[in-house]
Amino acid sequence: MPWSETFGVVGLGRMARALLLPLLDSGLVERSAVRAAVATEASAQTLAGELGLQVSTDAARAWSAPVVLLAVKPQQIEAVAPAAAQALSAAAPAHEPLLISVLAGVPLWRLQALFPGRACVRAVPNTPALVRSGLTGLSWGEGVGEARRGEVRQLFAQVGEVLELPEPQLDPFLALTSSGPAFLALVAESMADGAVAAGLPRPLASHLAHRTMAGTAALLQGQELHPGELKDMVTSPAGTTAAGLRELERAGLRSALIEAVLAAAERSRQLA
Ligand SMILES: NC(=O)C1=CN([C@@H]2O[C@H](COP(=O)(O)OP(=O)(O)OC[C@H]3O[C@@H](n4cnc5c(N)ncnc54)[C@H](O)[C@@H]3O)[C@@H](O)[C@H]2O)C=CC1
Ligand SMILES: O=C(O)[C@@H]1CCC=N1
Repeated sequence: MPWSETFGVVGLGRMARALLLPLLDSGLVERSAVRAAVATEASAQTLAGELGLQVSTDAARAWSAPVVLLAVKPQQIEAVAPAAAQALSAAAPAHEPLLISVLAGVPLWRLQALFPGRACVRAVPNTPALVRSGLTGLSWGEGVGEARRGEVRQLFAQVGEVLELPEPQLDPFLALTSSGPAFLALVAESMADGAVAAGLPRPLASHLAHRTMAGTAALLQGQELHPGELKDMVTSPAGTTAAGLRELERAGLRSALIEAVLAAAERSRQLA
């Protein structure tokens, strides 16, 4: 059943679009229900044309919706708060107005302080949402009723798996799942570079790198394999994989990835 209320979106950048486009395609959110706000008139016009949505720089219009997805950069949060307050004072508050924030690192206590009068949910999505293979971590703020929780779960379930987590776990969750696609993209790009160096044409190398990643993930998940088991399945005595693994260990790949996830989690905590 489509979303019955207007749906505000404040900040229609890469993450908001990765969430919204599948929701529009699925029919859960109708185009006519969306009230989106962005920073500049030029991007409002471009996005309105591209997506067939009502997009403007008038944030108060977006904030007048009973449910608002907030997807500006964490550093832009202070700038958007006044329009949210104006919208609440201009109209009688809707039944349980709700703010869904996807801002990295910004904790519930800060959302609740900046957006009084709205129940808040902190959501950590990732860009594979665009192809409905996303992961979203959710933590509820004070006063989010069961009916609203059900709607939020349903919304994010359209784009992948939804997990409810204690708020302190959202920073490492974000480091692994939201920053993770960039880390894995670097691995895919580098492996394709290696195949090009070894003589494959670039388009074929890129295609094969992506298929290898997807197939490996499907195998790990489908067979519930420990990654070490999969590695051992592939590695023949005195074979090609052992030769490659030796180079990866020499270069410190494990340590580099551990430190990358730790650094991303720490940065998320700093953005608070
Ligand atoms: N990109 C990703 O993979 C993920 C992003 N996030 C979070 O999502 C949020 C958005 O990130 P991106 O989409 O990557 O950024 P982006 O830069 O692509 O989008 C930001 C959007 O905010 C709008 N904006 C800026 N100031 C505004 C204002 N005063 N009023 C209305 N709109 C305004 C911009 O016009 C733009 O549409 C960030 O807080 C980020 O931490 C969370 C998880 C993953
Ligand atoms: O890099 C960032 O800060 C955002 C949050 C997680 C993914 N992109």
